[in-house]
Amino acid sequence: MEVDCKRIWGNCLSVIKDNIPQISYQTWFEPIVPVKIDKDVLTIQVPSLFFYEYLEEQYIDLLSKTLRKELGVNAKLEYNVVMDNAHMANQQPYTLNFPTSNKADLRNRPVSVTNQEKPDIRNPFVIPGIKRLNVDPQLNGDYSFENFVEGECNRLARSASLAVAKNPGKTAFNPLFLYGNSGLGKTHLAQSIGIEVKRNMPEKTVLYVNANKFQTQFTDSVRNNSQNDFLNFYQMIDVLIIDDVQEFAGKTKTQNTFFHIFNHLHQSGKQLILTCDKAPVELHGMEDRLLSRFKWGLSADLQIPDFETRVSILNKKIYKDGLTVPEEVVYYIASNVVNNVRELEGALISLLAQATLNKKEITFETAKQIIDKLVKKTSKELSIDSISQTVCDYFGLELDILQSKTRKREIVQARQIAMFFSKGLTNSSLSTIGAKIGKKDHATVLHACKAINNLIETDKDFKGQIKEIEAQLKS
Ligand SMILES: Nc1ncnc2c1ncn2[C@@H]1O[C@H](COP(=O)(O)OP(=O)(O)OP(=O)(O)O)[C@@H](O)[C@H]1O
Repeated sequence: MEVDCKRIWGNCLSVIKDNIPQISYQTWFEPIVPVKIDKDVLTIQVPSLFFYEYLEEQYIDLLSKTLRKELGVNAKLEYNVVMDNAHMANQQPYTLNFPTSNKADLRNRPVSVTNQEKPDIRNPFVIPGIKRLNVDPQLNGDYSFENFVEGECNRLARSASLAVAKNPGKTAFNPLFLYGNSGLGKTHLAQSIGIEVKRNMPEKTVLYVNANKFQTQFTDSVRNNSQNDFLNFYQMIDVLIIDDVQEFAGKTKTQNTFFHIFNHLHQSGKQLILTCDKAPVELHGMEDRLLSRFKWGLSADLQIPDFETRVSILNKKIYKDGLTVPEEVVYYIASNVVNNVRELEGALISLLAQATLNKKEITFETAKQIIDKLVKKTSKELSIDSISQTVCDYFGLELDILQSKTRKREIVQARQIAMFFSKGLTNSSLSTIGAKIGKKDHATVLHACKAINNLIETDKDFKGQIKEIEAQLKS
């Protein structure tokens, strides 16, 4: 029987080898072990669930044809998936029912997962010398929930993050997609989840990784022919945090790999947390199947904090660092550095640094000088408000009219133009722009941008007006 299955699989392989590139053959077929043959059913053993998914997606037609040639029209294929012991420590071997692919010729291909000894997986985060895989979660202890100040700007994102941290993989927020402009606390919040999970459930494998690092590891694994290690590693994470997923844009192979990791983790009830500088709907260069998965759970945005929240953030930092800063100085910073929490913290740090260097007390006057210099650099940046004002001035409209519910054509168009320029000339997200211009949602802003682009292409006079407004904005 064993000889039979080896012979039959050997025959299949010789056909497969002639039909695919050598590197694909080595990667995807050489690691397969034929296990048994039972009438029309051939069982093969594959090293991971990803492997199985990949074969199903890429090679099912070829597998189907070759197997039918050997076993006749009723040929069926069964997969045994080998998992490592560390991962399976608390689980029973089980059989999974995967949805069969549309292209499937070989119906009802059961997949069984077998618990077998397997060497430790090589990856950059494993602490060496420990038998059970011990993954360094790459968390920064400062980014805890305790150090994160709650405000109107982050309420939904924070409470969803707390819910996820209490019950990773068990809430509807999977994936949890945190998005917003730079420096508004996405990384901090995502890391808070990891820290909380590790604190309450130390046995869980948590990993924070930046999308760029993921991409580099993936490329390295392709170069070193260790893709399986890479995949096995990521597929055993319980809580996976990927920061800045917009970095995957345009990187098809990385997206493809991440897609399989995502599917595997999601199907296994593991938690995914993604951060991004845009809402899923605004992400370009990303495969639709991945984008649709990003929307499966909850997308929550982080907005610019209001004055009170900015003051609380500064006070928290001052208290944590054991400093004393006069209240009026705190208020001055909070009133002048408004768009970015990182810049807010940066302003405080440079104030303290200058005071220490000059051996001077922090007074309102010294603070004002330093902050004014810092703010000057950014004051020329356009804001949604200044854009709205310029557009209204151009058309001779009152600024308030943009907020009204009127459907008058010229007002609707002025609103759309303000949205169009805000999208192009500021870093604000679509939802922030919508909220500020007429209390609209991100879809309305997206529609506005499309409408204006269409008009620019089709209407010469309109294009001229847009050019004039643009010149005024940039002057
Ligand atoms: N609500 C908050 N409470 C306390 N600190 C905050 C808050 N929001 C942001 N911060 C701090 O601001 C800094 C920038 O935050 P973070 O790095 O999380 O931003 P980000 O949105 O991930 O930015 P980027 O997209 O540029 O990576 C960090 O030091 C973080 O601790």
